[in-house]
Amino acid sequence: MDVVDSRSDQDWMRLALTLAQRAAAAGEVPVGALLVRDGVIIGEGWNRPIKTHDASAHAEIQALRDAGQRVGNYRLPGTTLYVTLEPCVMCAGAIVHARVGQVIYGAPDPKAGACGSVFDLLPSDARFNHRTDCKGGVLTDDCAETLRAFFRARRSTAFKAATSRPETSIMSIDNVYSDDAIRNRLATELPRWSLDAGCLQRTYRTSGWKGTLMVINTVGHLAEAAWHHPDLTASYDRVTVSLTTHSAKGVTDKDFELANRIEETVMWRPASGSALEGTPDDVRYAYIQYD
Ligand SMILES: C[C@H](O)[C@H](O)[C@H]1CNC2=NC(N)=NC(=O)C2=N1
Ligand SMILES: [Zn+2]
Repeated sequence: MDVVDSRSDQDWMRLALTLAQRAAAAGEVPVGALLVRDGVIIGEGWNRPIKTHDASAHAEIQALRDAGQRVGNYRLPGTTLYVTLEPCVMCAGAIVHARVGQVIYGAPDPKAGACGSVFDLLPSDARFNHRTDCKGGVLTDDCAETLRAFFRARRSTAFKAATSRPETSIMSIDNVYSDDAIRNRLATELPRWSLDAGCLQRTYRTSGWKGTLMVINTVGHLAEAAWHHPDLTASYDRVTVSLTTHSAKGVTDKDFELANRIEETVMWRPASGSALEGTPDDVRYAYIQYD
């Protein structure tokens, strides 16, 4: 790879990160995107679903819309879309429809990524009427840290809000979330977890006892390292994780933080372009059901 090209990819991704900061400043999940053609920015966008009350207002969609208006055409051939987080299936579809030439993203999205983390829509295959190439791994750490910092700040803001309320005992070192607050956070942070019997709950499906034991041991290690222990219910091909903070008699930041760590770890697979191959797609080796 020509050093100049990769340096320019990093320069463009840095600009996309400044757009992600605009999302964060507005209280939105910080994702930024920009569309470049012949070294010129023709479209910019940042994630704005909350502000616009529009679930489709992802950074990539905003950048495509901006470019379409600027060039007066929805088709955007010969362009490169730089985005700080792996596009989702919705954006992948729009990207192909817009005839974008290439997508370059920063951090993989283990929950919804459509470039190999969860779905394989990009690079687009022959069934699509347009070929969009795709690669990740440009300023990955900066892009991932931007997201982590946002969620950390949001957690501590929720914590300060809770502990500043008079009814919160000064002795309670854990902010106990209401059921509504729990459901709101799960919707954006942990869509495959639920609130059940006062606990954050998630069931991991496996392909049998070996996978079940691997998940149990993985969760066990994280719990011991965190010094916060979930209840585990296991059967042959599934493990249910239940998290609550007994000392606080409810769900606290401890539960959300450990649930995020468990989800990232158990569902982790090498992103496309990784040096690591990942579990072969062969029933003989299957052990975790990625959902
Ligand atoms: C509601 C939440 O803010 C949005 O769904 C987030 C989450 N994931 C995202 N992923 C990507 N790739 N782009 C976005 O703009 C985006 N927005
Ligand atoms: Zn999207």
